[in-house]
Amino acid sequence: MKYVSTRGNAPELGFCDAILAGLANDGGLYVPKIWPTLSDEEIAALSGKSYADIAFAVMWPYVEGDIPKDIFQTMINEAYATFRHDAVAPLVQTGSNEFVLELFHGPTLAFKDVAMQLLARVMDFVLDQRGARATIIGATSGDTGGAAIEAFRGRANTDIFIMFPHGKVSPVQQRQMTSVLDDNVHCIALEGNFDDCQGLLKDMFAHESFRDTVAMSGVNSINWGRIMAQVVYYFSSAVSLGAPGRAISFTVPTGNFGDIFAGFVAKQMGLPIEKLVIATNQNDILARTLETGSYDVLGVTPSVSPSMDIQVSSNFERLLFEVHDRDSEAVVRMMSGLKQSGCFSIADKPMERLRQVFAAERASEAETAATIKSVLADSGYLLDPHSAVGVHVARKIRAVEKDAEMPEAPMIVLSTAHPAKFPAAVVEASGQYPALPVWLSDLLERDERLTVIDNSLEKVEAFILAHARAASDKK
Ligand SMILES: Cc1ncc(COP(=O)(O)O)c(C=O)c1O
Ligand SMILES: N[C@@H](CCOP(=O)(O)O)C(=O)O
Repeated sequence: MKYVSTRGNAPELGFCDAILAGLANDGGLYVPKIWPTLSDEEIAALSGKSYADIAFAVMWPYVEGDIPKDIFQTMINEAYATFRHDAVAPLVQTGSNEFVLELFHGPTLAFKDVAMQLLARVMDFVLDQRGARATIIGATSGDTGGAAIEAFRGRANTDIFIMFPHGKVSPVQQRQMTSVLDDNVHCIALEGNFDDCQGLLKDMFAHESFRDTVAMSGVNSINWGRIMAQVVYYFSSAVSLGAPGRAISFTVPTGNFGDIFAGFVAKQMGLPIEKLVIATNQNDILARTLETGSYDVLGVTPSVSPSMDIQVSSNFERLLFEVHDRDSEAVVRMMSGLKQSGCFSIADKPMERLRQVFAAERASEAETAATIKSVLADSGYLLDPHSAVGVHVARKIRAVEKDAEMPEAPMIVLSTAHPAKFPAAVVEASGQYPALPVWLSDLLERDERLTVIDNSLEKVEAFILAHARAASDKK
């Protein structure tokens, strides 16, 4: 498989190079040159298979030719052996035709582990083969950072630097990053918000001499490897509810648009998905865009679902590329508008395509809390605030569909984090304290290491240059 940039001005790469690059050097995001498809028979044959086997069947077309088959299968087996549930991503019923897909059974209790555990193994393999070292730089609103650090800690070929917004992640999220004291791990508490962290990350990718000196790579969902691994659970869950024989809808708590874009990929690959519902918190740029056709960045308001406190959703660019028939010039125009004036408009035709597949709604802070409370009361099930945003939105959308007498597909809500990651919000909403699992119970007492840095490209780059082994190799 070859990979092309959404901005059309970067070299086509094979799988391993696209993974190591992270972001394309024209500022675009890599996508496969074509979407591989699975026939109905192939999808039906996934039923009853283990998560690891489904993962192999779904991902192999993207990897074939770049990594030997047996090695890729081993990486998958090892990655999902780190999960503490046999099903890896089990489904739990929370209402009539409503299911929650638990994606938080990995080492850091967030859905990010699903992709990160595999990506770290893929990167290690590629770097080993090339006798090379890389510096991974990431931006996090809380969960990506912890999952990336856990997956890359102690690895000989990589140093990892994670920027998180100082004071704006939950205490559990912060300790999951800052209590990892391996020499190759560096946590930067940035004086800014998540969009500032992600903005600096993109600026570093665009700064050629810095990028080359540190052999920069990225593991945010700008990296195709993240999306690819997240496609798998759309298949595993849909098949267990009767796909391809019946269509399934998904609601996805959305921030950077990576998780829901993986659903779009699953649909492109042939999975019968009725609707993909974007669920946002009060930072509702994506819901507004679906309503108005105008992507308009406003300030970020902190919420009880902090990992979704995002305005610039990096993976939306991948979707724009698709709904504009892969017209990279149109993408470049929209992204320049975004950079210059914080907004761009989407023309009627691509907007219509987008609305055929996606719906969107938001949950206020009060609605999120009320959902945590009512789901606990009705089903005895404790949601984290991000997943509660998803359940609230799913119910809102289904009520509208019911009023319009539309046929009802089973609805799967992606549950993206364990409630114990956000105890303050959960206990306030429900009165029930979500305890951390025993193996993490001392987390908040563990020693921390972090460096607070101003929101300054110069200062962050200087810190990374001083600590990255790839940079000192070149001196
Ligand atoms: C718990 C949680 N839910 C939802 C999201 C949103 O996912 P995405 O950024 O892929 O849209 C995130 C962060 O990305 C998260 O950490
Ligand atoms: N919510 C995310 C933000 C970064 O998203 P990513 O999927 O692009 O890595 C987080 O938890 O950091």
